[in-house]
Amino acid sequence: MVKIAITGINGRMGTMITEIVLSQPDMELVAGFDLGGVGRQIGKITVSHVDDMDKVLKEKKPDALIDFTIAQAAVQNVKTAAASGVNLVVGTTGFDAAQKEEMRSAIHNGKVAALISPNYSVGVQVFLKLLKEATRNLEGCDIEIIEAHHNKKKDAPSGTALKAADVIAETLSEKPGYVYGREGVAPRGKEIGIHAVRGGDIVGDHTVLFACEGERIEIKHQAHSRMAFASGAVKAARWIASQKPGLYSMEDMFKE
Ligand SMILES: NC(=O)C1=CN([C@@H]2O[C@H](COP(=O)(O)OP(=O)(O)OC[C@H]3O[C@@H](n4cnc5c(N)ncnc54)[C@H](OP(=O)(O)O)[C@@H]3O)[C@@H](O)[C@H]2O)C=CC1
Ligand SMILES: O=C(O)C1=N[C@H](C(=O)O)C[C@H](O)C1
Repeated sequence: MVKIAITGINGRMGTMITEIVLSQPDMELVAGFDLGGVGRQIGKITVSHVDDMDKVLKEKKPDALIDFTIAQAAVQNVKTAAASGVNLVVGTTGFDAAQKEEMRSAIHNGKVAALISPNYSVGVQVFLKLLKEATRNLEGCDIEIIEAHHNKKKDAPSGTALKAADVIAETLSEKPGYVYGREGVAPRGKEIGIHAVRGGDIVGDHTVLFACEGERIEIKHQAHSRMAFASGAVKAARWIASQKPGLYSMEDMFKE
């Protein structure tokens, strides 16, 4: 049995991940944490307040903790889990460079295995590969990234849009800067433009526009359901539970 704990268990993603975990014959939900809904019964567990995480993790000893919260909370959750020797799957987005470094060092010091990805859908992994291929063949074209999400999303631009920009930047022979939105007198340079749209119940759209002389290409991924992310995160938890200590990416998981 793979024993799973979830932080942000009452959230949009936490709720869906819980459903999937409970339906897996080889998985057991052993703990769930959030700020509210404490004491709520889910399957065999009761939701704990995140402040009790250290104590509950030591008692329940999960094989992996899945975190979908907000950046500031996720950093703290990673530190607590890693210090208790619990492996991690982090789906939260919106980290700055210092927060990423804090998580890396906690994972290293705790000698745990962790997968951190802004997007757990299979389609997005293919989308990122297509971006590499397009970038290699379209050097010199202008590149704009447009993402759209629901009106409850807290961070902008999305973690996936930033990952797409990084993949493109690493592939280009000259590393470009990023421009977030455009306004005023702003002539275009070599930069990658990144634009965020927020509205309604859009699950998650990412479009990369390669605008060239006389033609253009758009590469687009659209999620129709959060199930695409949630099922990937549960698969990642099963995978990370048997990995050696270290920080992993979705590419590592799909290599196998
Ligand atoms: N990697 C991927 O594939 C995907 C990533 N995401 C990312 O996942 C994150 C969560 O998204 P979503 O589920 O839509 O957001 P929600 O706001 O629906 O859920 C987040 C949950 O975490 C709770 N929370 C806040 N702080 C803490 C804390 N310190 N400890 C435990 N729980 C806490 C929130 O409580 P409260 O509401 O009371 O604040 C809420 O219940 C976002 O960063 C989003 O960008 C989303 C989809 C896919
Ligand atoms: O907050 C969301 O909903 C999503 N967030 C992730 C991101 O920021 O990239 C992934 C997905 O697009 C949904």
